[in-house]
Order: sequence, then C-alpha cells, then structure tokens
Amino acid sequence: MGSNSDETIIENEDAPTYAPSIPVPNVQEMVRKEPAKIPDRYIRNDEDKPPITDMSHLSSEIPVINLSLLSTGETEELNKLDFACKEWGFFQVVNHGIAKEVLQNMKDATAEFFELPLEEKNKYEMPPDDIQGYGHAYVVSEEQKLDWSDALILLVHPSHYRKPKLWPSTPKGYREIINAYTKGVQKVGEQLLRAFSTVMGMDKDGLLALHKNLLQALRVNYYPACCRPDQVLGISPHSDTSSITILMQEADINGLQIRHNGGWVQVKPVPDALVVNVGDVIEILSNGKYKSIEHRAVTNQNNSRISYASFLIPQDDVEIEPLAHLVDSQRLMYKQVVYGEYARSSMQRKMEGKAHTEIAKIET
Ligand SMILES: O=C(O)CCC(=O)C(=O)O
Ligand SMILES: [Fe+2]
Repeated sequence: MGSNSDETIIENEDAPTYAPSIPVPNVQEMVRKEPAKIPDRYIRNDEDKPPITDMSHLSSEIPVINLSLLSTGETEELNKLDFACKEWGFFQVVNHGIAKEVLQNMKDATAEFFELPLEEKNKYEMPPDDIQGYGHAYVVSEEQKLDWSDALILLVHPSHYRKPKLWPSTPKGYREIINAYTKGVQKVGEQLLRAFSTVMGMDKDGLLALHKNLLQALRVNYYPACCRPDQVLGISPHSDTSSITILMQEADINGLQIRHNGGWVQVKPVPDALVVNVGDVIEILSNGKYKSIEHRAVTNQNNSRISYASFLIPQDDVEIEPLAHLVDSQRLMYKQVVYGEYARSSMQRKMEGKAHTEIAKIET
C-alpha cells in the first residue's frame, strides 16, 4: 500500500459483515461459453422487461451541478441541488475535483481485472456469509430472476474495516488505484453532504456529524453484452440504502435508467461527470422531501459495461429518523430505524424496487 500509514491494509477481525447470498453462475463466463443462450432464470416477466416506456427525451433534463460552485455556497447551485433531489432524486456533478488520471486508472485497471481468467478472479470470491468480494449479492431463493451482471463489492472506508483478502492484487497496483479513486469520491461525498446539510436547514457539518463515521462501500458492476437486451435486466429495480451514492459510468455506453413519472429515463453519461443519487437515509431524514428514486440497469447487445457505485453510509449504530424541522406540519412518514439493522434487512431480500423501505414507513 501507499506510504500513508492511515491507508495501510490491516487485518481486522471486527470488520463488519452484511448478509449472505446464494452462489449463482458467473454471467461473464456463461456469455463467453454460450453467447446466444439466455437461461430461464434471467428472462424477466413481461412487466419487468425493458423498455417499458421510452422517455429518453427527458434525459437532458436531469440536472447537472457544478460541485466547485456548490461548495462555495452559490445560491443558484444550492437551488439546483434542492430541485434535483425533489424532482429527480438524481443529478450529475461536474468540476468535482477528482483528477482525470485517477478516474482513468480506475477504469483501466478494473477492465483488466474483469478480463482475468475466472479462477484468478475467484481468488476474491464472496464467502457464503457475506456480500463482499467477487460474485453476486441479493440472491435469496432459487426461484428469483437473476441479474445479467457480476460484481466486485468492497467496504473501502474507513480503511480499518477492509477485508484485505478480498482486495484483488492483480492487475498490479489495483489496490492502490481503488484506494486513490475512493479517496477522491470520499472528498466529493463530504462536500456534497455539507451542501445537503445547508439545503436541509442544518449546520454545514450537521449531516457528517450525524453519520458519526462516514463509511464507503464500493460496488463495481460488470454487465456482459447480451444477445437479447429486451429480455433481461443488468440490475433489478431498487433504491439504494445509502445516504447518497456516487457513481462513475463509462463515457459512451448507456445502461442506467431511473424511475420518473411512471416510466424509465436513461441517465446518459456526461463526459467526466459523476452521477449522484439520493439514498434511503436522506429520504428518511428529509421525511420524503428528497426522493431515493428507484433505478435499474439494462444491458447492451454489442458492448459490456462497467459501473462504479460508491455508497456513502452512516456508522451501523446511527439512528435515522425524519429531522423535526422538516416534518413541521407535514405528516410524519418514517419511524426511527437503526442504520445497521435497516441496511442488513434490505440486503437479506432480493432487490425489488422500494419494498425494502417498508420497514421504515409509518402505515397510513
Ligand atoms: O450500473 C449502474 O449504472 C447502476 C448500478 C447501481 O444502481 C448500483 O450498483 O446500486
Ligand atoms: Fe443502485
């Protein structure tokens, strides 16, 4: 690891585990062997098949926010953030300050990792009791429909929560590259959470303090090309259990779609931008004012696609409930949940839209 002792990978017996997931076939390998075959377990029911409603003409309306202006407290940018979180639950950030080289290194090394032989990648295979490592998460029954993707999932910050055995050491330098990328994301996340604090009527550092410790989990999704993109989904519709998620996608390959007015809108990559979305934590804290929007990924016929989702989350013991000043005269929508319990209960289910948020909702 780098010279900074803070970032050294240390074995830690207390590093948290999350939830078990049933082992399922490696999709990349399946496609390599039989590119024209789609097993039944991947073929979606009619109501889930893409595209439902093509609303791609709305893609250009998803707000693009300048992080450097946002961080200096520009009113216009703060208003944009408020609007984006109410209307879309998603926005893209430019001028985020992460060097192009850091983003590119992450993309290059990750592409190389996924091209390694399966047996090499399986050195980092998810253990049966957890969803960190290389494999598939959220598989809880033999009957459920499966996603057309493989993933590498790692808890990356704080560094003493890492499970070094699950961090790929090939390609050479990959660990340092992941570290540099996710450190950049962490900084962006802290800036964003300060801006969120402001638009949510708190002190600048209010949200960061509420998190106690800002954790980051990285999920790298690999979506192999698919001969029938209209039959499968790369990732099932879901909302993120995070506070916010910061996602890097590839420059020219569409895949991410978000729920909007009953249809699905593509989040088209803006060059060098990062996609940010409101997670369940911010939705609960804001009593539903800011929306943790359902999203999914579709596959492409000719291209594989890789996406890099960083979930910024609070410490396990943090209690999450609507902030009193945001409830005011509104109806109280959510009850108090302990973050670690909420997150684990979500991870023990299949991804199914917003069904996992029910445990935090107050019945009407
Ligand atoms: O691949 C994408 O664009 C979306 C990934 C995602 O939603 C996730 O990993 O939670
Ligand atoms: Fe997501």
